[in-house]
Amino acid sequence: MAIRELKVCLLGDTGVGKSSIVCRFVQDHFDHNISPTIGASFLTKTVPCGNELHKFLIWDTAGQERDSFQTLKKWVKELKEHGPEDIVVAIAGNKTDLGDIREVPTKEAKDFAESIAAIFMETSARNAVNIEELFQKISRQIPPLENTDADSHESFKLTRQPPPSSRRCC
Ligand SMILES: Nc1nc2c(ncn2[C@@H]2O[C@H](COP(=O)(O)OP(=O)(O)OP(=O)(O)O)[C@@H](O)[C@H]2O)c(=O)[nH]1
Repeated sequence: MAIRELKVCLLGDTGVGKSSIVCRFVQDHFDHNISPTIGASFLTKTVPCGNELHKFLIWDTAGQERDSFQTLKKWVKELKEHGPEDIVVAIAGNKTDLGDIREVPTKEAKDFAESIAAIFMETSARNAVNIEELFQKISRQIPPLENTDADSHESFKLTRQPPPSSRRCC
């Protein structure tokens, strides 16, 4: 089974729950007293996806500001301008367990996600709601590997390398 490495970077303001989402996904654990991230942290998790295994290489960054929806828009602009063309963007509206005291209305976030063709999921790291599903959706948006000779496990011919030339430098 082919293994593909998917680089994931969590971006967002401080306290929105980035580390908690990763912790729930990788360790199925939630910590009420989780420490703020300093710099960035790195974790991995491998999950099956169709005929492939997807190894998520997850970079969890430290958030800074505290206006999460405006910051999200700034990040999306940066990613569109400087990110790779085939990037998959997913927006998580976290802390759904807090009900009405959440800051961003679902419709506003959903409309914004649709306008940039991003995945949108409302999650709760605390209650383990939609965390697996979020990463599964990302997995499914990754196009399958082309079935090239290198990917199929067919044999290939080793050819003898010509001897290195005896050219001298200078
Ligand atoms: N109620 C509730 N609290 C959450 C949830 N996710 C995270 N929290 C809490 O929110 C606080 C911040 O969570 P973090 O995961 O550290 O947030 P972060 O975005 O990684 O923050 P930085 O590392 O500062 O960028 C912690 O007290 C968490 O326990 C959630 O789904 N529901």
